[in-house]
Amino acid sequence: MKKFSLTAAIQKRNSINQSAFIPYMMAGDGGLEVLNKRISFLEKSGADAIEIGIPFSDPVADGEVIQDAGSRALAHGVTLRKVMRELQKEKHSIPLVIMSYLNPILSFGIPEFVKSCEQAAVRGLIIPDLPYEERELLTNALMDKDIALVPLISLTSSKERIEKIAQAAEGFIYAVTVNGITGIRNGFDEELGDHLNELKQVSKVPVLAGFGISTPEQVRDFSLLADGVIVGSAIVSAFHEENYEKIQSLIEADRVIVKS
Ligand SMILES: O=P(O)(O)OC[C@@H](O)[C@@H](O)c1c[nH]c2ccccc12
Repeated sequence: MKKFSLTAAIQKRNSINQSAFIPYMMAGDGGLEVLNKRISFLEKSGADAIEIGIPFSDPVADGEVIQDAGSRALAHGVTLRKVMRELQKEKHSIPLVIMSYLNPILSFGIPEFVKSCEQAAVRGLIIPDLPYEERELLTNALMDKDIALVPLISLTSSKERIEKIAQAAEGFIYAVTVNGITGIRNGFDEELGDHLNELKQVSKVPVLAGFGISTPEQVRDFSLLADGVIVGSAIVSAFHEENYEKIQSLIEADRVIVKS
């Protein structure tokens, strides 16, 4: 099985009995000129990898906070091509993961996009509207590359489907913790702990929890249940409000020692 830098970065954090933290940010929110600065800030604050969202006109999985950030980025004229060019300007030492809907990637051109990922330290891709059955659209171009195609597993996936997706998973499994779209939630399903445990049992790669995790308490709770947490809307709002302390407190909440 291929070994990805993205998996290694998460396992490095897990090897000291801590959960990994992957913040999500919308590229171009606040203007493209702050993109690399924000990445460096997250890196310095202890993020293990960074998920970078590409703004898109029809973001079906995104809740209000991320949709609004996407609209602001689009108003700045941000495109996938411009984001890739900006990322290439600076060397970042932690893996970057591009979260994009399929359409911008297709219009970029798959081989060209993969090449620009390699040049920009992009070590993973999350494409929410690329179903498992259509993965081959990308897997050929990604062969021999250190770019993991990270699958999402929803709460409603059947056991068979979970096993199939887990077998082919690269980088990590993105375990979606709620039904519906991204954004702040007050509560979670009581069976979530069991669900995450089952995923960990069938998966050869780390299992990270994301969707609706927005407070330090929720981060701490999920750091005990999963190999890592992904926080989107809360980070996007904090950047928008320039509340950098809030971002640091979310990452700090993840740094409890968990028994492996
Ligand atoms: O915002 P939340 O609820 O913290 O969830 C993370 C999420 O924002 C980020 O991973 C993401 C943004 N857009 C997506 C689309 C699909 C899957 C995941 C995402």
